Amino acid sequence: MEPPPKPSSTSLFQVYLRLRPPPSPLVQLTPQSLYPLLPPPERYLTVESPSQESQDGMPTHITLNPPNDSRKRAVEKFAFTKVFEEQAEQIDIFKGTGVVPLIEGVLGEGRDGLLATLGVTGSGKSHTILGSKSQRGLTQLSLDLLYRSLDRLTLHPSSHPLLIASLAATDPSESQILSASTFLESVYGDGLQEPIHSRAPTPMTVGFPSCSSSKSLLSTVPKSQWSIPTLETSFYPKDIEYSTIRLVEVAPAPNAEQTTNETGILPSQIPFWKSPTLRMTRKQAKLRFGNTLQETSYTPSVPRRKMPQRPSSLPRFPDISDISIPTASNAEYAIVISMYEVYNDRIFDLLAVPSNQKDLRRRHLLFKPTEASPDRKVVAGLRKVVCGNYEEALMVLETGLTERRVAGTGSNSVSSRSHGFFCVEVKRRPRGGMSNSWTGAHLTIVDLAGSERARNAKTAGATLAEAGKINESLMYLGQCLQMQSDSQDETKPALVPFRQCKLTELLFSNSFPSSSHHTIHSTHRHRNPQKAVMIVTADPLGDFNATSQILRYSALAREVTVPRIPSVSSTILSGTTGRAPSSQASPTFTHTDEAVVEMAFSEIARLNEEVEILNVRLAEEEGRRREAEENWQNAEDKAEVVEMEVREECWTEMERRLEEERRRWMCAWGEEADHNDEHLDRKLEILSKGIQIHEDAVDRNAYITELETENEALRQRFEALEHEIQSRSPTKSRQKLKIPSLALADIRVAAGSDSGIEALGSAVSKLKGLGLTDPAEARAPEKTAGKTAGKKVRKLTTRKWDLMDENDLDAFENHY
Ligand SMILES: Nc1ncnc2c1ncn2[C@@H]1O[C@H](COP(=O)(O)OP(=O)(O)OP(=O)(O)O)[C@@H](O)[C@H]1O
Repeated sequence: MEPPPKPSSTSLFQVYLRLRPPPSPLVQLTPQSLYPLLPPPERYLTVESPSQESQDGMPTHITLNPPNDSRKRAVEKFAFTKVFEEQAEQIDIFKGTGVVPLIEGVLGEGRDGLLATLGVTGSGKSHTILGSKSQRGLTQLSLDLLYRSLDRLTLHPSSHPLLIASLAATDPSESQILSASTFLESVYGDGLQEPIHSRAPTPMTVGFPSCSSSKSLLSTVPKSQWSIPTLETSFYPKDIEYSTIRLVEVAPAPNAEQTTNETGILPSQIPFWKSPTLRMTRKQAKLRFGNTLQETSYTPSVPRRKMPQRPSSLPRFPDISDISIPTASNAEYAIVISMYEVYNDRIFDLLAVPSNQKDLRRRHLLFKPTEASPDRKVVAGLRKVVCGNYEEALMVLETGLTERRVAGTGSNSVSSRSHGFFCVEVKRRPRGGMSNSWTGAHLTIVDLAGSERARNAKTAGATLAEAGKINESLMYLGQCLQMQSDSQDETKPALVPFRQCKLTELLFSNSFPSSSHHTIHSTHRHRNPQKAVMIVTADPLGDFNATSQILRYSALAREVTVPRIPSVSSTILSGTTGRAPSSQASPTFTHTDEAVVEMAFSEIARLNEEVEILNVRLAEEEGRRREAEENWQNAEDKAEVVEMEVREECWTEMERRLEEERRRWMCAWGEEADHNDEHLDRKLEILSKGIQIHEDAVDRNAYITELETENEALRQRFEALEHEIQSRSPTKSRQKLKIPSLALADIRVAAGSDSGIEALGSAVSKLKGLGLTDPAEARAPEKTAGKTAGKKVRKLTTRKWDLMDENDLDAFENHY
């Protein structure tokens, strides 16, 4: 196979391959360490011996041998600018890849540089770019080299008060520029600083006091609550007093550090910024550390968001003090740092740390040309931090990294779920000048999220959706890289479909400024096309399919050897080219055939990936459907039971009410009947009384009249008798006269009273008993009694009984 093509002016990337060493069984659990009887993993990747032409005697080619399964797949050979084998250290990568020339371009030519890592999840991208606890990554090394090279030419905002304003005046990206001290103060500080309102806040979190202004913190935090193990000052320059504080629980669980997680990685192996233990809510912090967090004595030191605990020490290795880049001494520089992530195809600011609870919502930013930058798209509205020295830049980097999204998957316990962008703008102006004539270039370092197969990563729900977006954006990136590598003709501009997603737009739009921009803004300064280095990471013992897919579209050149038994690719090839594949030989195809096969492979791989994701989604959906059906069934059963219960309850209630009503009605009916009876009785009584009265009234009057008449007759008779007696013996007649007067009085009283008739009867009897005959004698006592009746006495005509004989009169008297 031919050596890899030399990078041309139209090349997007120099592509390096770094192979990841196998995980140490002491550090990471593998299936083999768990199950020793399992066969050792097959190494499907072979590094070819370096060719004569290779630079530095480094290998440039690898061969991918498909595993011995039922499928017959092609053996593929890939070419890269260089291949770094497992034993390569961080410093080898830094020195051996084109990172140093990239920084030279940024400092010298004002050419933008792009450094990115690409690979399957867990293959070591973040390790390469950001390092680990003991080793610095390419980002830290690049920053170190930048600051070392610029040395005293770097302007610090504290010694140049107008620096921020001057940079802000010329910044084209509508960003908010602040000094590192202000930024760090706002994040870790005492809150006395004016709150910084960002246009793109990230979720608010709560954490521990771990601030750069550690002096105040040291004096205020109760030692019983926090321990401050190390003040790592030796690492930092003397003039800047940095102290890092590690806040730990007073009594940590023994060996807590050494407890392996789900994927078998020891926490000590996880870089501090990825450590999940760093994340703690305010509530949890309060529970763990008590109310002292709120004490007024050190309230200002409590940060307003969840912050990572600062590492007790930052790695110092590898040392690059032997490398330096010459810089123009007649210029002065300002280094401006910004960080953002592309998550689900949207851009989010990683330095927009929210200052209060209201800012929990993340707002995404736009990648667009602005008024001040019509020829160049920029991420508008970012927060940018001016860092006067390396330590400040590191602090800002760490702060931004804690905001980045990571999640545990089946493939990597701390897997990046977004594409992270770390931008260093090196601004230059003539030395001593107070003008705003800043020029410069950008160095962008990108830690791409890893492609992953849903089956291996065992992702689900939101993480699976993230994986879908990650894979999609990486597929577009792959297409761009493939188009670029296919078009090696320098005369023809490559048609790179970089506008398909945010990631490729961010990576390539400034490599291919649009023609409209050229014509409309031709007066603008011509920019050198950016220079880019891509480090592809691969695990030779990892997932074959995912790795081969990444290698296919990232390699600078590829050679495919078709196996004897016709494979899918050969079938496609035969269909496309009209040539039947030879079953006897393993031909090496022409460039056109190869391209067709590559495209076919790539498409098949993409479709396979899609099918896999869809299968997982389908399985999830089916699970959800089953669950929903079960829930539905349960709900129906429950509804039935409830319905029965309600029915029974209603029935009982109805019966109770009916009975109650019946009783009430019966009661009312009884009462009504009683009332009616009573009413009837009273009516009858009244009626009977009325009849009696009526009869009485008739009878009594008649009777009284009759009695009066009789009385009159008797009186007359009595007078007659009296008269007769007087004529015989006056003394005796007087005696006799008194008794009839009493009898008459009785008659009158009786006639006036209610008991009337009987009394009258008895009075008449009395009179009869007296044997009165003279009516003249009866009149005298009436007068003596003073009764008005006497006055009304009329002279009655003689009645029949006056003419009666003795017997008839007796009969009359008996009758009454
Ligand atoms: N060259 C290496 N040397 C030692 N350890 C390594 C190396 N590369 C990777 N690792 C280890 O492998 C694990 C996974 O690496 P890392 O997190 O960098 O993968 P990644 O490609 O960034 O994954 P993702 O895309 O999921 O974020 C880490 O524990 C890391 O320390």
